Amino acid sequence: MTASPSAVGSRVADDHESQLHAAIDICDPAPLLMSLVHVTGDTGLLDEFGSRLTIGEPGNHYRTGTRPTTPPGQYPDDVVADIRARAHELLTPEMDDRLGVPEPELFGRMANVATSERVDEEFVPILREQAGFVLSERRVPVTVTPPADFSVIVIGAGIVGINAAIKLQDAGFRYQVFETRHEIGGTWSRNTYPGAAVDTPSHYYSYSFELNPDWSKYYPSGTEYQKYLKGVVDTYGIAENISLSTRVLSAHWIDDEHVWEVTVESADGTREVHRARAVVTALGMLNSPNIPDVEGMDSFAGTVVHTAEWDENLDLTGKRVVVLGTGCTSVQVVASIVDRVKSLDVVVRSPHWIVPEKSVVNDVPEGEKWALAHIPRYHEWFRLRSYWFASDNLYAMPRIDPEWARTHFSASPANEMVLETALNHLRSSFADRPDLVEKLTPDFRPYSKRIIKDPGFFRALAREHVALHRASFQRVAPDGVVTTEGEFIPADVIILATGFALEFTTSIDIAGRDGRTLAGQWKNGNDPRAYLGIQVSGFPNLFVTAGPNSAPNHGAGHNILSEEHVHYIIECLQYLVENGHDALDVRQDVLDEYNRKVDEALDKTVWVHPGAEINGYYRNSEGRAVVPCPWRLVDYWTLLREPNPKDFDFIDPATPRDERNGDASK
Ligand SMILES: Cc1cc2nc3c(=O)[nH]c(=O)nc-3n(C[C@H](O)[C@H](O)[C@H](O)COP(=O)(O)OP(=O)(O)OC[C@H]3O[C@@H](n4cnc5c(N)ncnc54)[C@H](O)[C@@H]3O)c2cc1C
Repeated sequence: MTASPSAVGSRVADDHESQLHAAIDICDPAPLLMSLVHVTGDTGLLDEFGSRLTIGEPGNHYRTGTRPTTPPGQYPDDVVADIRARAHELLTPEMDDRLGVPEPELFGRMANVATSERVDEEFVPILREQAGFVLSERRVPVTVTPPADFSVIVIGAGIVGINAAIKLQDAGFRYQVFETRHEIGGTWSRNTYPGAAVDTPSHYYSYSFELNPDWSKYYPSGTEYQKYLKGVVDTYGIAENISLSTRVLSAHWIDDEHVWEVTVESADGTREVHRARAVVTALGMLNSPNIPDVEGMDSFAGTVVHTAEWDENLDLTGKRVVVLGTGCTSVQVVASIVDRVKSLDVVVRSPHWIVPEKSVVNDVPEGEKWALAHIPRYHEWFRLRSYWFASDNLYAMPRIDPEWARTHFSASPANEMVLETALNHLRSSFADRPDLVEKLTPDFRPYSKRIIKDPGFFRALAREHVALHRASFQRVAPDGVVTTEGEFIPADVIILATGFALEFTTSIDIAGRDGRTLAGQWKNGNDPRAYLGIQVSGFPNLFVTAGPNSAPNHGAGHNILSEEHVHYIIECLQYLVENGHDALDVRQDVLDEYNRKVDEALDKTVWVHPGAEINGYYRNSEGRAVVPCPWRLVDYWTLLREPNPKDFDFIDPATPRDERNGDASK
């Protein structure tokens, strides 16, 4: 028997009602309180509940090194109970957002209560955007539609390239994306090793303009992340502007025509030359797997695989596996494969600091997902908190307090807190294994290398069939590995979790004005320098995303870089079309002065001090930190709101634009 439509309707309503109340019982009380304000429009709730909270100084405990008794932003139990009771009373399945996007002043007040910390006015614009309340605000006046001959080529279809495509499309620019792989996703298409997962919470590490309430975990798998990116490409209908399996070989600036000539090669070897007014490189910096040159590797009778080139048919069940490497990837692989292998030997030259983080492996409860999807503005406030507690509050972490550092191993009180947390995790995980504690204790300050959140690595190392070797590979034999400590480890499979060789765009032959090459300018990528991490003198209309000194290494994630870089590029391009210029070229003195300030600011961080590996993730062969951005996130974001015309030389058309016929795109 089938139910009548009205019976089905009332069952759906009942389900909705019960899901709402189940969600209220478990969801995060702070965003829930904000949703109550949105749904009722009653800002008096802020005073009522705010007066029962202690609104702290942001990041104060990190600066002073005083460990908080409760996690930052956690409400007292009685306040939580009252918020839930009020939500049960006030929220209904038909709830709506009466308040809309709060004006800056109200937004600031709400943010204070939502975080239980003082959120200064300067943070309000970035929070409104990054939490997903508003789209990034166009600053350069938009009165001119980009002309047809002003086209843009984007190289790479990872997080940044996809973002660039969406925003170029929105702004009305003609564009084409070239991606060398057979699919979009970049990092998340390439890294499919067991355990590959995001290590920035994804309710934040995702586009602010495309929130996803369905993440299955707070730190989802790479596969789930890749699915999200594919969904975004579909939602924005940009797939037809992305040429897959097409590698960009070169980009040359044609000085008398003010265009870039870009040579691409398809998988079948066919080459084409395209022309565009501007080029955006969206290559990330982690494309070249770092394969160590070890004697005898070719003689190995088993399988050698790098994590970035994983073979999905490789079955590790019952195998003797050796993992080389110690970073985030190694930790994820080891935790993921430990149950299925016969033996697991982890060879670690220099262990990282590893901190516990329960939610790394936790599923997002159904009630939380429901709240994210259905309770008005819950998601935005949830995201705001996710960003807030992992962004500029952590600015002190890698910074050296000279007085403190004179008498301590750590760099500052904040740095000491990470050290203590990591040491406690290490010692409590191996209370009866002093050998492991010793081998796993790093000899550099926290933050000199990336801090790792433990997905079960320490638990895996304590298993009987697992051994840790503080060593490296001396040579590989047909049936195993000899370590630098002279130990022989029999093996069927060698997993190289050895990361990537840092690469700043120099894999492509890029030539600017007067034939100067980017590789030459940047000493083959070893010493890259760019204005705002994006523009290089002599390379007009070339925008290098995720360029030198732009990575948010003290907090947040690559997504903020993606959005602020793309925003800035669109503003630059719009400035050109508004003012009838063909191109802009950053002045050398401006670039030099910017980099002087970058180096000065970085000199006060652990990234350029002994301990941060030379030629590693942070430092080049001369010891200069080339990856991290030295500024607070809010300052860098603010710098990237719009171009300052004084910073550039402009290149004007020989013939006024309206007299030109032409399509410069091909
Ligand atoms: C295992 C792993 C985990 C990570 N986890 C996090 C995390 O949790 N949080 C975080 O913030 N960051 C993380 N990162 C860093 C990550 O790389 C960035 O977050 C982000 O995905 C980079 O995006 P992108 O678009 O800049 O570059 P990518 O994703 O690297 O995309 C670049 C694209 O350019 C393409 N390409 C390269 N050369 C050419 C060419 N010549 N022609 C055409 N196409 C080309 C590549 O094929 C690739 O698809 C992680 C990195 C790795 C390796």
